[in-house]
Amino acid sequence: KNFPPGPEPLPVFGNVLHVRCVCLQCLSGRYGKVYSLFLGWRPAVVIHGLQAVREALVTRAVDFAGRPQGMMINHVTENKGVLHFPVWLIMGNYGAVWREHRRFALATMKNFGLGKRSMEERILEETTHICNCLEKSQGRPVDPLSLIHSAASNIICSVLFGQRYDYNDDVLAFIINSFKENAQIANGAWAAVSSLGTNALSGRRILDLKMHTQAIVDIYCLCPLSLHFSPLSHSIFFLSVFVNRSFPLFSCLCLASLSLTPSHSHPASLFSFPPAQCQREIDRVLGESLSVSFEDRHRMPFLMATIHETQRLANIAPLGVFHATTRDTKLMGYDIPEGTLIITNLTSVLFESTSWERPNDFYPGHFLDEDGQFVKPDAFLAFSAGPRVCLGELLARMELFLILVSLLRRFLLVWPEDAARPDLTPVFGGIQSPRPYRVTFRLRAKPC
Ligand code: HEM
Repeated sequence: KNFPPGPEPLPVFGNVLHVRCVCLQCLSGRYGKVYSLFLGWRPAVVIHGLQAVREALVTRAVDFAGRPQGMMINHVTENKGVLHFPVWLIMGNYGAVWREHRRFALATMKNFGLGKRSMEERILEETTHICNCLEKSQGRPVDPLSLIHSAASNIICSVLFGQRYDYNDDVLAFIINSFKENAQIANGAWAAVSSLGTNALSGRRILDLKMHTQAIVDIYCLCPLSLHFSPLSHSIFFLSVFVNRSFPLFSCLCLASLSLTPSHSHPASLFSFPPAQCQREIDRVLGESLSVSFEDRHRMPFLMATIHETQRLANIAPLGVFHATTRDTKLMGYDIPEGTLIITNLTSVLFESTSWERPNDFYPGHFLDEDGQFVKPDAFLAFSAGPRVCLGELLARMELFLILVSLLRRFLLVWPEDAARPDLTPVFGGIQSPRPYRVTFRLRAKPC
């Protein structure tokens, strides 16, 4: 009674074919800002636009802070085993156990140096390796995706194990490939169908997933450095969560380098933004100083605006992570029972025409006030909001800033003449990433 309206579901599959941003957008046009879908047998409510999403995540925060149970991830881990801790953190239902895990995770991240100079130093050290590697490319076009992915994973390895790996090292390649495969499984058809509750389909891939994770943990149990961390579960947690979560981060960095590469074949919206403006700001603020610090962001409003605009357009977590209601509640006048699966359509907020002057353009001005100072509009929900807001936000923001400043300070990014026109259509998935591309990193005339 008084449940949000929605399209007619198909038998067994429900409305699962509608779960694509474009379809969700159309359905919102027909049914409004809050409507219902059936994912198989499971009723779900989709929330569109800033007003409705904020009412759910911020005003009625606790009511909407649950996670749906019985999804693929619960099946993979059977709520035990090595993934128990990270799974509890991300997929655990709202309550005392989740709160305890989240507190522990935040405290551990602090102990590992997050928010302190030591974390900055690790990020900057890795950035030196990225720059050296790009210098060796000597102006030949390179695929930045794998490089950035290795670097983001390496930062976590250096936190966990006190050592980084060469970009050609088999261990690093193994970690990255395993998590890439895991992400593919999690984003793939099996996960969608499994989430419907029809767990009968191939258990084989899931077994692979478990074995991969176990193998990674085994490798690190053998690594004497990992013994420095007690209990070992800290390392396992951070390996599983951080490396997995570096996917969105690396997607964003790749898209940033793509957006910052001028080319005569770029679409007009990108071309209208001069990347040289970022470089002028960086040069002015840093001058002759040897390195950059996260504090410098306060003096680089244009670069900060550029990073945020990249994140907005990159829209790497288009539907966030699914939530669930923790008790019977209301939203925009509708009644929503306890345990209902909630899909927060973050795309609809990041591209809403009432919140953004030029929603479909790359326009850093969205994050600048009349005096050119950096401002963050309420509609910037790339990390979501409320009690389940992204736990890695600070780390992600530090990495984005420090790596981008270091790259732009040293290199001009040039779109290869023989390359096709940039394709900004993302590869759709739970986490969206840019299509593979190549860029030439040319040393600037006067590198600092
Ligand atoms: C640009 C990079 C990133 C973006 C855009 C991003 C975005 C998000 C989003 C949208 C959510 C869902 C929040 C919700 O349920 O409402 C989330 C959750 C989460 N993120 Fe991130 N994330 C990023 C990087 C990271 C990194 C580097 C970490 C590593 C620590 C991380 C750890 C987590 C965790 C643990 C959660 C679950 C929090 C909970 O359920 O309590 N994220 N993230």
